[in-house]
Amino acid sequence: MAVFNNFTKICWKNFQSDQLNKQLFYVVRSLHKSAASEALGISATEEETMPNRMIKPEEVSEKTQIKTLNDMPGPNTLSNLIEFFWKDGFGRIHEIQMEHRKKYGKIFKSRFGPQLVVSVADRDMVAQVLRAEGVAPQRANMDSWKEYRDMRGRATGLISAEGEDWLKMRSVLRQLIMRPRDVAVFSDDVNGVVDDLIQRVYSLRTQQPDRATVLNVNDLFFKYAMEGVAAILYECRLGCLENNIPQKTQDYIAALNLMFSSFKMTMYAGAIPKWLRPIIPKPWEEFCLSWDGLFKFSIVHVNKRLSEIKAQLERGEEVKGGLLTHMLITREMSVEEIYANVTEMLLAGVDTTSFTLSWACYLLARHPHVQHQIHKEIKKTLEPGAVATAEDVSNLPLIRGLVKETLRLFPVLPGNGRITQDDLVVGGYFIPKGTQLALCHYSTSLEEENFLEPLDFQPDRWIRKDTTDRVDNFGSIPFGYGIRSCIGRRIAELEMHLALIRLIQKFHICLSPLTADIKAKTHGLLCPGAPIHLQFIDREVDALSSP
Ligand code: HEM
Repeated sequence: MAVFNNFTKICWKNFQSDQLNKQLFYVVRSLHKSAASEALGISATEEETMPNRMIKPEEVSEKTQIKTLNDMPGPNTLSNLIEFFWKDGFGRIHEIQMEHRKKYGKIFKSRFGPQLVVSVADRDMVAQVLRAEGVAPQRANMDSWKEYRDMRGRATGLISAEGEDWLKMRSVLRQLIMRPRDVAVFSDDVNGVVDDLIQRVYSLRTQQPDRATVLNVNDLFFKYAMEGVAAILYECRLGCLENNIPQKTQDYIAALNLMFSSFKMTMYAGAIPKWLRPIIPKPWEEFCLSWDGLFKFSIVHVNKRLSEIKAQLERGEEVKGGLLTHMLITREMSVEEIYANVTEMLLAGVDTTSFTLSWACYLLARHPHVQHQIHKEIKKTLEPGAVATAEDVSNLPLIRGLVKETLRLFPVLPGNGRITQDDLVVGGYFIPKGTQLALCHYSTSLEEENFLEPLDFQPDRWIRKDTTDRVDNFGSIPFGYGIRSCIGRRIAELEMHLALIRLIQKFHICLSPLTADIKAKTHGLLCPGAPIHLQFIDREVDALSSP
């Protein structure tokens, strides 16, 4: 199990001490800029050269024509209702984004009943909005999440918290998992899960007549991602990749599936007014049921580790451990906050990673020449049969390019939200404080002006030719940007890089005749619209049999 160097020996007194970290509200403001650069993996110099400083309304001269929201184009409520409820727009949010961008331009408004959303579908405007964020940006209205937590007496985690609560937790977690070198300590844990993934591929292949096909690879990657992220968050293995999955894990998977399969329900759970719940009870009931299942699972695992630590300390033993141990011992967050954070991180970390892995393998299968290039790079860099670690990934730019390019073509979060905390002028429009913004990442990722031949799969477009070369950043920011960006980015990347390296080392990944052209659909996240079936053919065997 990975060990954090600075807390290998901790006394019981320290363990019982109260929250240490109450002054971070101020500190984080100064960390804000570097956190933003860090999240994008860019240097300070690059960040400074990025375009578009935020313009405040008072800075705009009287001569400048500032338009109001009334002047902004966009579909009306009726056409939105038809699009979403009649034509199942919830499954095509990414396509609607592109259509609206074409029809209404780079910034447009949509009305959903009383709610107004301003969509920003331009790289520079997205940069402008995100670079001007304050210390605690707000992503979206999380009232339904908060209501559930209040009802059950639970805390909020990073996704659902706002303001000072969020800032305090973010500051704690940021120091533990935001930098690549922080998560490098998890290499061995993740590699243990990759071993099981490979064994599972062997086992699944034998169940098919061609002895090569794995049906619905997303099911496999879902289990891999869950096992991987839980190994880091709970410091234990769940057995997701075993033939017989333990009952508790199965229950958790069911709760997670309920959360996503009832995505529309959960949208409605937030949208349906409380007074309508007695008449339409199902969305809210399912919403609560899935959260109950998710929390229950986390509480069991956190409590198990807590008891182990207590027992070790009472026996006077040294306590060693990873992320959870650190959180439980330092108590920078309360135990309730720890429950909430591991629950929300697991929720955020499974489908995102598994869809990206499924798309990456699908794209590799469709582009054998790219797969060949990446395999060549791996062979050149690693000894035959070597197991790659986090350190090796820095010498494998094409593997990093593969993940970036996959997320450009299929950003799991095709759009992201912000509620403006100041009055802004964006694209010539005055946008009052408190407006809901939708940042259209899917559309900017596929814009010709941001990426040449945008529909082509070219992992090498992400390789810098020299130190002065800069690959565009804000056109594709699949993990978000800035202080509220994805906290699990480095964990996700580690899991994806190590799995993909090993899969490419071991197998030729090929399309199965059962797989047609797979289109994306939106189901909360951007996911494959149909199951992806792939063949995993041994490279060694293949090499022996080839002339
Ligand atoms: C391919 C994998 C992933 C992608 C593409 C992804 C993407 C994102 C995006 C776009 C956001 C919103 C950022 C913003 O609003 O600016 C986000 C937030 C978040 N992600 Fe991820 N994510 C991934 C994996 C993970 C993993 C593995 C974890 C946990 C281990 C995780 C935990 C979170 C959390 C807790 C937040 C909320 C952060 C906050 O509000 O402070 N994500 N993610």
